[in-house]
Amino acid sequence: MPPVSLLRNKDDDTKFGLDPNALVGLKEKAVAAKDVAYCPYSYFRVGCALLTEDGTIIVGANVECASYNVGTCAERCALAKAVTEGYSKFKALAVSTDITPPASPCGMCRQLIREFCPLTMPIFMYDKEGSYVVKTLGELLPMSFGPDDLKRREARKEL
Ligand SMILES: O=c1ccn([C@H]2C[C@H](O)[C@@H](CO)O2)c(=O)[nH]1
Ligand SMILES: [Zn+2]
Repeated sequence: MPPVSLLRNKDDDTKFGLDPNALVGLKEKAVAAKDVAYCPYSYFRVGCALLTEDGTIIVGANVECASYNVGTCAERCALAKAVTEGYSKFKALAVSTDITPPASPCGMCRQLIREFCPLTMPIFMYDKEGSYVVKTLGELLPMSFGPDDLKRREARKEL
């Protein structure tokens, strides 16, 4: 496995049309959000930061539970906060963990991100040194099912 820095393309910073300062802020907030993770069972801290269309950044962290299945990931925490605070358009998501190579959002999170974000949206995954790998949502969740598919229901005509 090559070092993470080699997995990253030279033009990644600009190719998504993001303001470089916004990206720095997004990374810092994702890294800092790890401090508020509640993870007494896994000791695996995850921080997430979501960049909304108006430039606001909403953060989340993983919240675990003694009944293990009940815990939630940082990404779903951030999304639930953002959506319930009235945000519905997102430009980027950053996730930070203390491992190298970086962790990527789990399957459940990818599906919830799919609910609210475009397939072209970049997902930046930061490792313990602060290097990142970036993939679009469409790359992380190919041939996905989403809200538009329900609009194609034939049965809907009969409702
Ligand atoms: O992308 C990920 C992967 C894992 N976790 C959390 C869930 C659990 O609390 C801990 C270990 O799986 O990390 C996240 O928050 N996001
Ligand atoms: Zn997850």
